[in-house]
Amino acid sequence: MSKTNASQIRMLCPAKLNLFLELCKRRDDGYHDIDTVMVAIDLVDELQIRVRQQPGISLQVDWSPSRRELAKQLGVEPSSKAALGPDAHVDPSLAPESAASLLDIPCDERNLVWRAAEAAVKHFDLDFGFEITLGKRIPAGAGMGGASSNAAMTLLAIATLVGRRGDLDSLHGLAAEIGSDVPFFLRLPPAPDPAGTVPAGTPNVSENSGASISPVAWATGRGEVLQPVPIGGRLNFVIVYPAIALSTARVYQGATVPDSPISSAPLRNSLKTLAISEIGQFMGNRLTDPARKIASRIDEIHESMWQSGLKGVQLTGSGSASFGIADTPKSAGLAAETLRQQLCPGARVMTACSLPPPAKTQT
Ligand SMILES: C[C@@](CO)(OP(=O)(O)O)[C@H](O)COP(=O)(O)OP(=O)(O)OC[C@H]1O[C@@H](n2ccc(N)nc2=O)[C@H](O)[C@@H]1O
Ligand SMILES: Nc1ncnc2c1ncn2[C@@H]1O[C@H](COP(=O)(O)OP(=O)(O)O)[C@@H](O)[C@H]1O
Repeated sequence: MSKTNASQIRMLCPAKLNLFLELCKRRDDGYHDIDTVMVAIDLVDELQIRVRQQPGISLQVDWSPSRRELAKQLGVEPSSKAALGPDAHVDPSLAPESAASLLDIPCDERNLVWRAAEAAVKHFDLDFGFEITLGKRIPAGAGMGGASSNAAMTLLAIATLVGRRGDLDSLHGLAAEIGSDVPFFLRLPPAPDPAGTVPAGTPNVSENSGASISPVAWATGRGEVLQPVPIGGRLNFVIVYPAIALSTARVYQGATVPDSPISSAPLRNSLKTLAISEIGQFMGNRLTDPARKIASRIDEIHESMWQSGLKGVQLTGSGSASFGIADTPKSAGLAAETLRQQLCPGARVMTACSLPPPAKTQT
C-alpha cells in the first residue's frame, strides 16, 4: 500500500494527429505492425483526480464547449442516439457503432480513464479510491487519441499522487496493456493550459510527464515501440471532425497490408527543417481507404480541405477526423473559417498547433 503526497491533481491530456501511418504486417494476435509518426497538439482534455478514503472509482464526464453547442456544430440532437447527419452516407450495417451518440462518453469501466485508474490502484497496491472529473474537448472516435491520452494522464496523475512518478518504465507496460496508443502520451512536453493558469497545488502535464522528449514520436510494433523525432518548430493544423465515430478495430479490419510498405523516414527527415510542402508530400495514411469505404463523406471533406489551400490533407489514425497543414497560424485561421462556412453544421472545424519542442531541438 502507498500513501499519497497530495490529495488532488489536475492534468492536461493532449490530442494527437498521425502525420504518417503505414501497415507493415498483419500479426497473429489480431494486431498490425505499423510504422506511424504521431504529433501531440494543443487541443487538450482536462482531468481532475481527487483522492478519497473509500476504495473504488467515480467518474464524471463533461463536454467543453457544452454538449448543446457541440451538437449544434455537428448537426445532431444533443440527446440523440442516432448521431449520423442526414448526409453522412454511412451504411449502418458496415458501421453499427456510428449509431451511438458521438457525445455519450461512458462513465464506467468502458472508459479508459476508469481502466487506467483501476490498473494503477492494483499496480501501486492502494487501499483508497479516486473521484475523477474529465472535461472533454477532444472529439470522440476521431482518431485523435483522446481516450488513450486520458488513460496515460490518469496513470501519471496517480503515480504522482503516490510519489511514484519516476516509475515511467513500469507505467509504460501498464499503458501498453490499456491500448497501443497509450504509451505515446506518457512522455510529452508541456501542453499550454486553455484556462491560462494552473490552480495552486495542482500541477499540470509539464510537472508530471517526467522527461519531456519531443511532441513527435515514431511508433512501431503495434504502436507501443517509441522513438522521439526531432522537429524544427511548430506545425499549424486545421482539423475537421464529421458527425461520425469510426471504430478503430473495424477500420483495421477493412485495411489491406501492401506488398511493399512505404517508410516514414522521408517524412521524419522533413520535420527537422519544417519545410511544409515537403512534409505534405511525404505524409500518408494507409487507413484512409478503409475509413472512406465506411464513411464516404470523408471524400467530400478532403476535397473542401484541399480547396481551402491546406497541404497534406489526410485522415488521422483510423478517423473519422481529417487534418491538413497550414503555413502560418493566420492561414490556418482563414482556411478554418472557409471550411466552417462550407461544412457546418455537420462537422466541427478546429485549428491547433503541435506542442512546442523542447528547447534543444528548437531552431
Ligand atoms: C489507428 C491508431 C493510430 O495511432 O489510432 P486511433 O485511430 O485509434 O486513434 C492506433 O493504431 C490505434 O491504437 P489504439 O486506439 O490504442 O488501439 P487498441 O485499443 O490497441 O486496438 C483496437 C483494435 O484495433 C486494431 N489494431 C490496433 C492497433 C494496431 N497496431 N493494429 C490493429 O490491428 C486491433 O483490432 C485492436 O483490437
Ligand atoms: N476517456 C475517454 N474519452 C473518450 N472516449 C472514450 C474514453 N474512454 C472510452 N471511450 C470510448 O472509446 C471510443 C474511442 O475513443 P477515442 O479516443 O475518442 O477515439 P480514437 O481511438 O478514434 O482516437 C469512444 O467513442 C468512447 O466510446
